Amino acid sequence: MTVHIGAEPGQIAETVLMPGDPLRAEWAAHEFLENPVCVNRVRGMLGFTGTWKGNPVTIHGSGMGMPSLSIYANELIQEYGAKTLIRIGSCGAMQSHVNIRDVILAMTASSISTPSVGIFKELNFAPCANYQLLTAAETAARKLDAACHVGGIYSADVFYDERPDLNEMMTRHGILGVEMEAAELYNLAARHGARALAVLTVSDHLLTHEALPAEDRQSSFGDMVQIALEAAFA
Ligand SMILES: O=P(O)(O)O[C@H]1O[C@H](CO)[C@@H](O)[C@H]1O
Ligand SMILES: O=c1cc[nH]c(=O)[nH]1
Repeated sequence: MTVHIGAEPGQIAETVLMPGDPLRAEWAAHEFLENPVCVNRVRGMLGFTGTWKGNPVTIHGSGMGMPSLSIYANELIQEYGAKTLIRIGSCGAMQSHVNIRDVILAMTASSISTPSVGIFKELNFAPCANYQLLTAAETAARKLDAACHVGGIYSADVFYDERPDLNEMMTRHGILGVEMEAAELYNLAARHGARALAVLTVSDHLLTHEALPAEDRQSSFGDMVQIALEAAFA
């Protein structure tokens, strides 16, 4: 047990899928894993371990925002030995050619700041996905015939942004979508020698203002879960 995860040693797999939403973790575990067992309920941040095609997999919520993800990713990597961490998240589209329900594979994650800023100080570290996971995920997406985009995303610190100029700047520089966790996941993976990727589904559109309801964000993003699992074991 750690401060925030109640799993016993050995109950967390080396491969961990991380949605922000703990109820998405529950949905994905029951939809995709064989024999899912709940291994964490501390603070309602649900985690489940089961197998996928015989491979052990944990699906564990990260909560919203980089400070929350940082707590869980640190404990999963440093205390439980997680080696492959794939975020399965929702995001807002920032380009007109990206549509609702499309999948985005985050090659890089720009940010204003991350919880790692105290370590990097004056350095502008470039958080990026693990190349092997990224290419395997793209192959899996093509196999599924999913509408899939590969490129940079923006990991924001706030959902209710009072600075529309920042989003405009990201759009102008070709950033595909905005979410709130990937940059720190990539930082932590780099620091601890783990593999990381963010596979995202577009839940709303910053240019057209279309948006999916909460229930869809919780439990309808099957393609991204399938893509993440295929990539992890490619
Ligand atoms: O759907 P999840 O994975 O939580 O991801 C996105 O949704 C949340 C905001 O609604 C943030 O966590 C953002 O990154
Ligand atoms: O962080 C997020 C997630 C979905 N949509 C957004 O606009 N931002």
